[in-house]
Amino acid sequence: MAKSKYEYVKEFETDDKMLRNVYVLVRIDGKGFHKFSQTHNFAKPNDVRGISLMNHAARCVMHELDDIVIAFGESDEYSFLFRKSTDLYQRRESKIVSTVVSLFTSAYVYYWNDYFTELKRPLYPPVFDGRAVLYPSEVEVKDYFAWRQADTHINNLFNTSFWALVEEGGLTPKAAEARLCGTDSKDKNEMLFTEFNTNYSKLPAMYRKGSVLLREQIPKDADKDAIIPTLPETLPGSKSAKVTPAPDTATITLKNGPDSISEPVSEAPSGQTTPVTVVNPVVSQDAVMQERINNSSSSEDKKRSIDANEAEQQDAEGEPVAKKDVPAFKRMKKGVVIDHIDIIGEKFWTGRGAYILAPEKKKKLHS
Ligand SMILES: Nc1nc2c(ncn2[C@@H]2O[C@H](COP(=O)(O)OP(=O)(O)OP(=O)(O)O)[C@@H](O)[C@H]2O)c(=O)[nH]1
Ligand SMILES: [Mg+2]
Repeated sequence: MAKSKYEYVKEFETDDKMLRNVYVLVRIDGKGFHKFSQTHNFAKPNDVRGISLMNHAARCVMHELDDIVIAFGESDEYSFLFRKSTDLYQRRESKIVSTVVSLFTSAYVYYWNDYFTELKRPLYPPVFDGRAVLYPSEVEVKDYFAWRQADTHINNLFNTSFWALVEEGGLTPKAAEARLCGTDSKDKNEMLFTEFNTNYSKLPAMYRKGSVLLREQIPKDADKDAIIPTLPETLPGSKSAKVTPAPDTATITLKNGPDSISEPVSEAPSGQTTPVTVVNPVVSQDAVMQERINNSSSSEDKKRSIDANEAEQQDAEGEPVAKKDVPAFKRMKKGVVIDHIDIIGEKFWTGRGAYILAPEKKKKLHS
């Protein structure tokens, strides 16, 4: 077929295929979310609706792109790691990054009202940017996620302390900043405990550790849409949800709180194992979140009551309420599961995260 005389312009396109046999990491970040969160009255320092919406958008990305093996989110950012041998879009950087950013952003807007129920849609379109980074080995991949989770911890401890000083302590933002200047983690923990009766380690793990999305075994008979909601009417916990957790599931999870799905072993009292949740964790967590939103008058009240509840329950109980057997392996298939666990250190990478960096079968390159 004859070429049109205009077709030569295609030659101007550049090849942006990324190097083979290295890990592709895509990180997205909200543009101007300092302002966006203020405009939309996000609770300070953490808005459970905002975080849950971010998590939901990230799940949609993982649902669409099978080659993502783990995602980690905090504040207005999310990181997605692709398997080393991914051949998605022939590893073309702009195709991969733009697809992730576009899907994440559209999902954020699409599901907005399921979380911010009082506002039909955002007051203006949120923007996310994205970048791809290549990491040559497992060492850098582990350090990357350690870096992001350490950042979560540092920021959250600072923000929790800062807003306690401002909102409860009556300090001006400037005075609060001056008060925290030169303090380390221990000082901030101490201040929160003695002056604001807050045990930082008992605050929800979702705030302290961020959110981790993993591909894990889930019960085979679980409804696919219940695990990865794709339609608003199947969104777990949404006001229009068709999927509701079984009564015993709801009770188990409500007793434990949204972050109890699997607290890290390192934080459990000695000799105590991590609670194993056999029910669909995404369903349970969203249902809990939604119920709490519905039951609270304002987002600040809601946050405080969640925190208080969780601290109370952990104090009173001291050990996980729900312990169930893991269902037989043959009845399982893989799905995306959300958790708020430690990903700094070998324990994660040799345990639940072992599949992420496991060697893959070498594939012949196309000639
Ligand atoms: N109140 C509140 N603010 C949040 C929450 N999550 C994110 N933010 C805001 O979002 C900001 C994210 O940090 P950055 O990405 O550095 O700030 P940014 O304004 O988005 O700046 P750019 O990314 O450079 O465009 C935080 O500093 C907070 O102001 C939340 O749950 N509650
Ligand atoms: Mg940002």
